Amino acid sequence: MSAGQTPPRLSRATAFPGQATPPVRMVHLGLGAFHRSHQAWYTQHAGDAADWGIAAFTGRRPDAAEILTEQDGVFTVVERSGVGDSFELIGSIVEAVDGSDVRRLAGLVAAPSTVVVTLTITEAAYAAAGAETPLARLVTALAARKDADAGPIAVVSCDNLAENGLVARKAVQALAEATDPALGEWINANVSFVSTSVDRITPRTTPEDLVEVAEQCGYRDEAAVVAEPFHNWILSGDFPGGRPRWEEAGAIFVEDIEPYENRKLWLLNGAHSILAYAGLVRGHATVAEALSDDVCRSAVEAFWDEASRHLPDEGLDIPGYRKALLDRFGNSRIAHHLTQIAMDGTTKLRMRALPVLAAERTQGRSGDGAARMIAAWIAYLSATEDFQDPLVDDIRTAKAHDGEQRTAALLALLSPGLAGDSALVSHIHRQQDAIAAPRTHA
Ligand SMILES: NC(=O)c1ccc[n+]([C@@H]2O[C@H](COP(=O)([O-])OP(=O)(O)OC[C@H]3O[C@@H](n4cnc5c(N)ncnc54)[C@H](O)[C@@H]3O)[C@@H](O)[C@H]2O)c1
Ligand SMILES: O=P(O)(O)OC[C@@H](O)[C@@H](O)[C@H](O)[C@H](O)CO
Repeated sequence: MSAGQTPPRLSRATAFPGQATPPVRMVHLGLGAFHRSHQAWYTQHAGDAADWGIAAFTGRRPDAAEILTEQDGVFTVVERSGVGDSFELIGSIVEAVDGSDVRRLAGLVAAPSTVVVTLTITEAAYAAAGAETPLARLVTALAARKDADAGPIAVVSCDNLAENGLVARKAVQALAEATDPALGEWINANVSFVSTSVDRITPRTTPEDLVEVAEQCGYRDEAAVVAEPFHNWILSGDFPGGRPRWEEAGAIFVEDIEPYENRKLWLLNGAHSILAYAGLVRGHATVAEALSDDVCRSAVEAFWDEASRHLPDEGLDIPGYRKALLDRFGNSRIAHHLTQIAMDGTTKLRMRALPVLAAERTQGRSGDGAARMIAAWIAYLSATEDFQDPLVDDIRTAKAHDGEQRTAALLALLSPGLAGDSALVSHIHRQQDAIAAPRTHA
């Protein structure tokens, strides 16, 4: 290709010449960056990848489906380490569909050959109401499967939620029972809800990333994703209709997922929330930048010390995990923007800060580290009008107060009980000043 020439668009024929397209046996809801870097990557690396194609549906807009369809579902994972990038073509997504096409979703879920549904719909979407939500669409599709007598199926939540399989089950059951009690019974008997802990830092792709792929790979890929080299997938639950041999790609199947879930949600995602809120208040833009600020870093370490007390010692290697996290967060070649992590704080902090705060207080300690995460969130909300949250209206109402009253009103959105503890409210209120304090240099 000579300089100035536009490279050709990526296609399945050029990416995987002579290879058969895997048949659809999985459906995914929430065709975002993470699905591509994680479940699609694991499926391609499974021992029996040739047997497992994914039909992936977008959430709110058709764009990602349209872009992927133009390149036959094929895309590049850019694995970005601290020293360089490597590029891998992924072909496991064989159909990309606009999420509003519920007819196609129902048709695929009603096919006996489809036996797994995976979800990356964001934490907030599990509580969202309305016919346009991904879970309402899934219930419509499961009704079609029941009518077709297509047999049992597994639903696998891959969102950062504690007990995500259970949360998905409750939400789906409630929606089904509200429309048709018989469907609720069928789901109870035929749908297995699998819990997972998922991990691979995958920031939003930038236009510069797409230019780099074109330059380095010689093709145009509008759906490329950038991810760190690290990846982890821990699963617990049944797959009554079968599944890809993901264990051959490194996935781990366990009986009790809770310790792994808590380790990841508290240590990784909890630290991310601290870095996001404290970092933005202190003028940083990315995780790596925030981590290099002592105020943010010491807030993370204090929270980790508390959280680690409530994780089992055996088998989790907490010191090693913490050290690895510092390396992963410090990878400044991954521009993980704090604004992305800061979204939907009420949903996230209930899972990242509150369990550790409660566990510390039960044992007679202050829970200062967890309280600092909440203080950082309040400092962030106080400093901006530009935030996204499912409780946006309640947050705006709470923000109309001043001083400790504002702190109490915002805390009440996370936990009304805690907001009634005036000593805790004062403590969280005072912590906000320390978070905003100017950086001191040695
Ligand atoms: N990006 C990561 O590093 C990462 C890592 C582990 C887990 N996750 C999980 O995956 C989820 C998605 O992350 P992503 O990076 O792919 O995000 P993304 O923004 O690229 O994609 C999210 C997908 O969900 C849809 N969606 C978002 N909010 C929705 C709503 N309220 N209702 C319906 N659909 C909605 C979007 O349209 C999109 O299809 C996260 O919320 C998290 O739970 C992400
Ligand atoms: O994806 P969210 O919005 O739940 O949380 C933001 C980040 O903490 C998260 O995406 C992590 O990068 C990810 O969980 C790492 O595996």
